[in-house]
Amino acid sequence: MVCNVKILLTLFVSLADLALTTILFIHGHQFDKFTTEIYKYSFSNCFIDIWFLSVLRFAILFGASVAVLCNAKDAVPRLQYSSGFVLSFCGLMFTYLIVKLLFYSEHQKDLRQPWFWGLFACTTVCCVCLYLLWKLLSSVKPRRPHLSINAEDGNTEESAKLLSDYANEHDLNKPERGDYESHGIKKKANEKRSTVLRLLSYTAPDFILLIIAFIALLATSIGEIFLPLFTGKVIDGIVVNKDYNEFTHAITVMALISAGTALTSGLRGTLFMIVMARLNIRIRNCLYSSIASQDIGFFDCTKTGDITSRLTSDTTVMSDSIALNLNVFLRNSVKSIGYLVLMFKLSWQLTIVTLIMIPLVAVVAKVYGKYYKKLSRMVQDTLALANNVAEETLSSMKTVRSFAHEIKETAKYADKLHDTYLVKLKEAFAYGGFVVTNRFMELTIDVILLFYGGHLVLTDRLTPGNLISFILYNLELGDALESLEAVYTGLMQAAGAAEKVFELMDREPKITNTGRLMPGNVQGQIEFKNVSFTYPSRPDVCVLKNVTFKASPGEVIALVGPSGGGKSTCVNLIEHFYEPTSGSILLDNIPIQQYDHEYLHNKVAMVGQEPILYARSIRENIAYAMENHCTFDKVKHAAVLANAHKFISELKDGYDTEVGEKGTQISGGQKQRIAIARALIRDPIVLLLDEATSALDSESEYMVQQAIYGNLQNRTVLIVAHRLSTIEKANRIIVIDKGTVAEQGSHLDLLAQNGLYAQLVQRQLLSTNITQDDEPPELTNPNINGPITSVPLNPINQLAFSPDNNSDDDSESFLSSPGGITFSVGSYLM
Ligand SMILES: Nc1ncnc2c1ncn2[C@@H]1O[C@H](COP(=O)(O)OP(=O)(O)OP(=O)(O)O)[C@@H](O)[C@H]1O
Repeated sequence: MVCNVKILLTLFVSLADLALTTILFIHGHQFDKFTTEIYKYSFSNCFIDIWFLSVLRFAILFGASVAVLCNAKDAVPRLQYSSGFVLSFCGLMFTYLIVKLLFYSEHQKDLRQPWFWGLFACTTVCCVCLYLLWKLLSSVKPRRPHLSINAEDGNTEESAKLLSDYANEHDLNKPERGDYESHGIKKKANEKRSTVLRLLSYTAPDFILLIIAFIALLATSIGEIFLPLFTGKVIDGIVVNKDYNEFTHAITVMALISAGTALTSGLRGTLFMIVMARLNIRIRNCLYSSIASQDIGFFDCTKTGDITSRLTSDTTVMSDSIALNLNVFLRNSVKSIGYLVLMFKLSWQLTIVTLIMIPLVAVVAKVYGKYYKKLSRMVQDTLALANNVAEETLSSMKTVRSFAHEIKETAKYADKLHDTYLVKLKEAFAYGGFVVTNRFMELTIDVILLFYGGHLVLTDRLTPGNLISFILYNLELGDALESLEAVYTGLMQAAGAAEKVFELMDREPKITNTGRLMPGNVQGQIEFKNVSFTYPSRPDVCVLKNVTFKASPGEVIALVGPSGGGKSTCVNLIEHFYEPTSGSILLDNIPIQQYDHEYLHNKVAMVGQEPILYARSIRENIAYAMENHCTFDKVKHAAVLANAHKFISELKDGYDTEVGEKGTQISGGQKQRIAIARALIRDPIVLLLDEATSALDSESEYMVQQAIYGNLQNRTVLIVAHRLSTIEKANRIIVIDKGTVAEQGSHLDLLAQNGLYAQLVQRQLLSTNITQDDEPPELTNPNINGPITSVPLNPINQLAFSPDNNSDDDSESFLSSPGGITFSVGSYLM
């Protein structure tokens, strides 16, 4: 039905076009001469060619309609494919019409003939209609065959199958290729438009500033519009009229206009710069707040380089481009309109000649803008990759140096920059091609203008001053249009950067901290109930499988097990960095999601494996996130508890010592103690220590542990550790292996069970003995699966930490057994 309406409309309009052109042609008394005109054709005087053009339009649309009617499925994609040609054809037809009009005006002195302007207007409108109708026909959807499914026939299923088969066979269930293309283009165009509009909406708070800037802009533009006109008047005053008063008057007006526009353009520039700066700050703040609220999974999957690139270069491109281009667009639009009005007033014929070139310029700008946007996005992407490489290397310079990898890292960076260079090279060539085409078009217009303008002056239809004014206007119009083209490209650049920024800004965090619960009293009972979990960055690997355990208030629980088993993951889940895929984590029998974000993190404190310090003083690091309600005494007390006070006091600046970026100016053990103080200062009810003391020497560790255990009565402590001294003190040990709770119980219970825990301990002892004696140990069954009776319990117990039996070796990763055996703690239970 819709298809028929479109075809009928096309046929009707094309017929109307033919009929109207024929009537106007006959009305112009051309009919009498019809036969003779064909033989004695004169371009400037005969309109038979315009009539033939209407026949051609009719033929094109009629042919297309018939093709769509007969076989829409084949015809429609062809129509879509050739719509560019039709547009070019319409442009050519219009150009031909303009040239014809100019030639006719040369021949016919009196142009006040309604039929002539009617024919001119009708042909112009029909040129536009040709393209629109072509697009209309291109949007026709092929019809499906009429297969009825009639339940009464008793063969519904059969008919349905037939329908489905037919649809599959003829690809009717899938959208047509053209559908995809036009849908994609429309979607992109809409997205582009809405991105720019959304970007503009961020300037709303500066509405008043923008209005004042716009008034200043309007005043500047209007003033500048009149300058070429008065230049022409000065020349006419000097050369044609030779009138002293006339040319001094013109010069005075020009000087006043120039002074006024100088002032207003200064005001305009200042205001737009202010709007630009405010917009930039506004966008950065919005983006930063969105990034800061993202879930930890997002940071696992996104490179820091990409985020900083969005936050720095993309936001700058966005705000600078939009403010600058808004300014340029408004200024040049006002100027272009003003120039065109005055140009028409000076000489309509010359103006029409100028206008013929505008569609050409627009097409070139459109093609170039599209390509340039693609390239600028590629440049930004390749730059982000290079930034990632640089950032990764610079943030781990010690590792790079320890592997003597500087040259290779530099080469890698250069490699990435080379990719950027290649894209920039393409950009440069594209720009070059555009400049050549543009200049060529400008030159052509100039030559035609001078030739035709000279002709008008020589035939007394234009004064020399007006010709000069016109040429100046034409140059100014060229500049204004060029700036408008640049606006388009600039806006596309801003839209490209904005799309990426908005994408990040609009990202909804997978975990939202919407909990509001803030009970006055928390006991600190932690419970894992059938918790299963996969990391968002690796959704196909199940890291925890049905993990269930409970930590009662006041209990110290040690999480042990082979590396990669999932111990730190448990800690991360209690911290609500991620949400379990299934099951729940409860604090005092209430899911942790229900607690207020700030409240939860005050009650549950964590010290990580590699604690991060900020480039601030030690005091500020300890008081992190507590600045408003934290006295120096509290900071000191926390430092004493964490066994950090002594070393801090020995530093020249004490608590005001700057720790450097990520705490690089202090040792690993000192860093850990400051991090422990940072956790203890908030007096948490649950303390999570994820290998938090691994970098401490044995004595420091002992003292920190004393502080923790001595001061955290009735507090729950979950400790991930490899050192036996740490593990052994726990009330309960939970062995996590391959994401499941393999065993749990006290140290001795687990040894007695002779399971994984005992095996891990036994394996360690075995390797220790071999290291010491180079002889097989005295074990009845050295096999790791051997009975627990084969492991002498005594030595293990003797390994339990005691400050007295420690060697003086305070290396962070070694312990000494009573027999002087040294073994790696890092691999102790692995
Ligand atoms: N952010 C992450 N994204 C994806 N996978 C991760 C992430 N963090 C850890 N994993 C994976 O999850 C599994 C468990 O890691 P987890 O850090 O919990 O182990 P662990 O028992 O604490 O090990 P270790 O004793 O070596 O610290 C490992 O296979 C690890 O590769």
